[in-house]
Amino acid sequence: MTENSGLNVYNEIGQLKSVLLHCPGDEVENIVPKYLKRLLFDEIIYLKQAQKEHLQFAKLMIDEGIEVLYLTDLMAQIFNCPDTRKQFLEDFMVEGNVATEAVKETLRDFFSRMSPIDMVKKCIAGVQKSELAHIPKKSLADIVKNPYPFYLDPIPNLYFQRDPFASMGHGVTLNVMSSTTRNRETLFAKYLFDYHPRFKDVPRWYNRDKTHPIEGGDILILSNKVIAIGVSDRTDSIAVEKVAKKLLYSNESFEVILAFDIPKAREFMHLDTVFTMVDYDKFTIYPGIENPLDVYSIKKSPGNALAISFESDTLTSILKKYLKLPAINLIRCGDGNLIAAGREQWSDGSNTLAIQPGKVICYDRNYITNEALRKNGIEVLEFESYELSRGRGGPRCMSMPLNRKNI
Ligand SMILES: NC(=[NH2+])NCCC[C@H](N)C(=O)O
Repeated sequence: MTENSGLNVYNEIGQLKSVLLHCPGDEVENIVPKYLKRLLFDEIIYLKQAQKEHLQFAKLMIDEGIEVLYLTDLMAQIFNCPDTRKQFLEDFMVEGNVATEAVKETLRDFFSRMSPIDMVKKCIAGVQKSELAHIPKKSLADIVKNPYPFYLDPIPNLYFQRDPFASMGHGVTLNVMSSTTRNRETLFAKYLFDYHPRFKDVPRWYNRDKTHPIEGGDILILSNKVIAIGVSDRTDSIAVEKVAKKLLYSNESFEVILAFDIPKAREFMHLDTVFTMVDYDKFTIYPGIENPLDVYSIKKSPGNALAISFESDTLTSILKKYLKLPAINLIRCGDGNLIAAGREQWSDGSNTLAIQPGKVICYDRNYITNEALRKNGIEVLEFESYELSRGRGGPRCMSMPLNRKNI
């Protein structure tokens, strides 16, 4: 175990010490136009270039002394235990809707010939029907013609590591995803937190067996007292309240949850696609969500209850009040130009990853927003963004902080 064992995330901007990533692999080669929308993609991405960009992203962090971990490596370590590996595959097939015992039996045999790392990668990539030789025809479902090309669907959104779980303080939410295509991502997270020795005894603030969705892109740890959670296209208000109750009544330092009610639309799918923190008092924001933006505060109230109030003030005043700051600087995506804002937000111009206060990683394509950040005293590190951006997520969505310096 390293000094970075467990989780420690009490802010958005404190020096990033350890981060979890997934480099896109063969799963994105299993995206075809027919299933594009269901797989939550708008275009097909060129894997080789996407991987090149992802390496650049990881290298920027490694060069800053950040420990970069890969989900596939951690999962392979878990799979070194044959029982866990076996149990994972059973759960994975059930949740992947593998239809018949004959297919299951063939898949068990198929995976049994793989090393742990190859098995992890193959589970993520998906299994085309053409890859399995002969399936014994035992039940009707094995016999009737079915043109669907996969026995196991690909999981192409896994490179957005921000969403299936969320580090909050010393604990984690194991999320319920709002779309079926992303639900098996959280099975990886469950196994990680149930079985990896590095994450032993990490408390849970939400579990994947719940009914209401919440995704990590909606969760922003503004300080060790204040958390913002988007009520969004992906996150339900019921889930926000449940997480709030669990956290506020835990031993953690958090005192208030601010629920941001943002438009329920694909382009603003999570709070972090329209609003991220870049310094103690500076945020990027997509101007399209500012007016009106309803914010509700959730706090403890006597009798084990919650006090929920509408914050009838501007976002600046709300942030000033709760973060106890004399002033707040909202830096507009597209530098305030509506067309530039719309264009760059679509490629995650507001989705910055802070690696220390005032230092962020951004896609190079959002050059107007990046310049606006620099004009406001933020140091911006950039990397290429032709392909990764087509999945509709940026540097923040692609990373899950495991450990940040407290500030
Ligand atoms: N935290 C985020 N903004 N994640 C972006 C996820 C993008 C992904 N294609 C999806 O639709 O789910």
